Amino acid sequence: MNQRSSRPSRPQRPHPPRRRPGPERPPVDDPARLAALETLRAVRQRDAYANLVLPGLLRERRITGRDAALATELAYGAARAQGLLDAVLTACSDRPLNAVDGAVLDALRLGAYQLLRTRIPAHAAVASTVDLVRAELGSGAAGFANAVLRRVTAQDEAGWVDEVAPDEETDPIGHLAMANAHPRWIAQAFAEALGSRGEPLRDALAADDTRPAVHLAARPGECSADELAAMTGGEVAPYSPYGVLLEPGAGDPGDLDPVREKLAGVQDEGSQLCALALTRPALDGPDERWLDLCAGPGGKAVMLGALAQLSGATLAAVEKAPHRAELIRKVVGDLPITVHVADGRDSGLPAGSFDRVLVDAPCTGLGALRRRPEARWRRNPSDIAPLARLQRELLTAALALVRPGGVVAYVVCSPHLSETVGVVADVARRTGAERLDTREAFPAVPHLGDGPHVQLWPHLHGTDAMFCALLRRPV
Ligand SMILES: C[S@@+](CC[C@H](N)C(=O)[O-])C[C@H]1O[C@@H](n2cnc3c(N)ncnc32)[C@H](O)[C@@H]1O
Repeated sequence: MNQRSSRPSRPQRPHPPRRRPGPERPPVDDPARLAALETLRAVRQRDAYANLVLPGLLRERRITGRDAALATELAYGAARAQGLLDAVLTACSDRPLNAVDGAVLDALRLGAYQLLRTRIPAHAAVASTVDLVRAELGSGAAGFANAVLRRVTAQDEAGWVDEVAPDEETDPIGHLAMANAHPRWIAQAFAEALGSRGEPLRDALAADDTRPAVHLAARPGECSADELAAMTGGEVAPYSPYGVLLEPGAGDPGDLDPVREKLAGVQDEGSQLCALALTRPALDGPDERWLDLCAGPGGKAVMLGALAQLSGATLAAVEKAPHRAELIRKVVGDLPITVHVADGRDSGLPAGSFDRVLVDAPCTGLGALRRRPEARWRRNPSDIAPLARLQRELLTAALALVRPGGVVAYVVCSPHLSETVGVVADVARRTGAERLDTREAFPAVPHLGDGPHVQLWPHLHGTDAMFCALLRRPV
């Protein structure tokens, strides 16, 4: 990283402690930025999820319309871009960021995001951020924030990437990771799954660095995708027969009538396709008993339950966490679904008693980083091994629960090879399960590679990076 030649002058004393707003510092009248700032603070202080905190703040404070859109853009954008913003702020600050008061750092991230990734004029981005700092923390902290942010205004995002990112020639993955605000190890995992460090990786990281459309799934038998699109003003999805896409920022989808009336649910199109894939392979013999072994909070279970109802089958839904099992119960309504609170590895359900089994296993979620703004900075490589072990155990259990000739779908929302092909290859070898050509269960979906498994991608399919492998238990 290059060092800049001149920097804000070093303060004479340590950073001032936090102070409450006094009469001389009236609270600022900037509800959007204040809500974004408080969201970033909750993410940093309490490990909160930005996409749970912010909607609550907007509701509570009745922030709507343009202010709500601005708050959302700033909070989610700054949380998503944190690594890039911190690299730039480090280059603009006279002290390491871990020596900066956390509340000031939140504001600096908010300010830097506006400067680098929005069209907000630089003077407005700096002044509004400095006002927030002054109102809460006083003039010493405001002076520091002002000096740092003025340094950030020296160049645009591309200029800063050139300065703070690893060299493109010697470390292309590190460079792309920084340019697209991903930790390097995640960019490396994407590169390995794509078999590329070039354009496909650039496209994948860039697509993963944007806000996704909201995807809805019409409940089979209740409502068609065309009807749902007409009711919501959305667009029929390209691949799922039940999918509808809404513009990013189209408001809280939970408020939509069809969602409230359980005619539809919020579900990524890739997730819909993976649930449907379980139902596609032909079976010899009965096809009446289906199982979802990791079912909470119930997105795929509802889709499978509705399809089971149409075909005269039933669905057992197993979930280990009682509160997540409760979420399934809330959404199943009168569908033929029985919920079991149990560990899928030892569920107590009879061996060989199901015709189709879905294992939508717990995973790192590296395939859904677009939807969870801060998640990429929270995960770390040591998360992988214990999850891969659990995934292997759950898939092995599923292959014991399905009858000979029955089908298992192994699904994770991650492209990490240790969670995807690594798990499937290992379990197939140990159990003798047959790997089916999963691409056949994704009709009309392009760019599915050489198979036999399916890896979806945001840049190729507009979906989360879901992985699906279909296996058949030998007769
Ligand atoms: C990826 S989520 C499933 C998402 C769900 N299929 C849907 O579409 O809404 C994985 C789920 O597995 C549950 N889980 C974790 N360990 C489990 C285990 N040993 N047995 C069963 N469920 C487990 C988690 O609590 C979580 O709800």
